[in-house]
Amino acid sequence: MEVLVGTIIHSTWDNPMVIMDKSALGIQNNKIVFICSSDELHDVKQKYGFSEDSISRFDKGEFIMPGFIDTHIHASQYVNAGKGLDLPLLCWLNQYTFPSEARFSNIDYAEKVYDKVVRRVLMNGTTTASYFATNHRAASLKLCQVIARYGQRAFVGKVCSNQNSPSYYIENTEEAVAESESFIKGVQAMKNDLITPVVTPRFAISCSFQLLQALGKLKDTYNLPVQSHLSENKEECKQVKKLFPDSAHYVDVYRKSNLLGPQTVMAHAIHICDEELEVLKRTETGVSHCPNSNMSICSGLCDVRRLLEKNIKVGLGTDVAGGYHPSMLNAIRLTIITSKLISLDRPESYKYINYKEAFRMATLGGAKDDRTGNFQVGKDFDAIIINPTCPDGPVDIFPEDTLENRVEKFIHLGDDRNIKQVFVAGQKVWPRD
Ligand SMILES: O=c1[nH]c(=O)c2nc[nH]c2[nH]1
Ligand SMILES: [Zn+2]
Repeated sequence: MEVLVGTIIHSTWDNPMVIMDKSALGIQNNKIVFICSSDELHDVKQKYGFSEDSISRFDKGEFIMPGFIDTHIHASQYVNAGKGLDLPLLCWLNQYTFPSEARFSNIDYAEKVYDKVVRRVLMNGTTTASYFATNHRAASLKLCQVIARYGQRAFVGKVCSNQNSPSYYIENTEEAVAESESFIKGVQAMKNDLITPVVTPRFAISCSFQLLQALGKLKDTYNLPVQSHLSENKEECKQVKKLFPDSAHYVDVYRKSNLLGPQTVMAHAIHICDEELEVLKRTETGVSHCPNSNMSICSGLCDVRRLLEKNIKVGLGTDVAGGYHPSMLNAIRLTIITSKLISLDRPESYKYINYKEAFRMATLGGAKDDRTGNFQVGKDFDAIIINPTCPDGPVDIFPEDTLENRVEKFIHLGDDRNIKQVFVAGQKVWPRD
């Protein structure tokens, strides 16, 4: 048993931010076995039979919170993070993204890039990431090996595309399906409980209906999650309408392909009608909100409040490299700003997303299973320890700041310097020993 004593912060579905001062959290076999007030420590000590040696107390002012869950990030595009944001989606893909992803046919190159991105997001407190790799099976498996080396929890997809792609970066249908299946088997052979393969059609434009349907079958055969893009950009939506005239709308293309469901996460979902929203809700399909990307490549502002009011599950994504920032703190901040921008037109009636709600979206909201997202008893211990006042750090705390203010300041001003330790499934994964 390992017991942590100090300030504990997490979300529940009833309360977006629960702040528990002077509390204790017990971890055994990588799982949370109790969470209580430190006044009850004497009783739990007797109940579970642990000694004072098992207890670690955080330094004053520090707090512990669940690790971030990045529900949409292109590991392969990390090379481009922070550059090439001067074009809209379809031109951006052709000009910057496809040429860059094509380089992952070289496995040594892939390993170098993947090492950098996994390291970077881990030091920024991302304990779970849902990664897009590239079309290449071998490099996608290399990404899984790198993730395993760092001990991160991850969902990883070999990307599929068999149409409307450049000749140097395209697969045929059979190849896309066979390579996906082989990738899935390769990940499963790793027997790493923290890494799950994900069926990953790039988006409707770059996949034929035949390929989408084959991937829908693969999802059922292996009972796997699905990730893709949905209604990000108006020109993209127009093209989808042209390419799939028999579908009622964009969501219907994925529905007809058996790609929707409780294990599916669609990124963006900016330009969707009420009928599409209804289908997402009925199928329990989740949405990854990627505000940095939505603004950086001028795709639009996603009205997250509308999705939440429909009871659609919403997590946050950095969407590197359409989004330029690999930190989920940035995704939280831009979620709040996007929502405040939307509220400017109707300040009386629109309830913008506040920092506590955005915090929940970045943690519990993105949890695909019942193993992560908060500190509920029985879940895996995925957590970060925060020191808001680390030396030469980005946050200044004043005597009048309450505990809640300290958390609020970390959310708005903090960065990786404030993230003292990162744990995944009970193991310390950052800093590395
Ligand atoms: O933000 C995005 N990034 C991508 O790589 C991509 N591919 C299709 N649609 C996409 N959107
Ligand atoms: Zn994306």
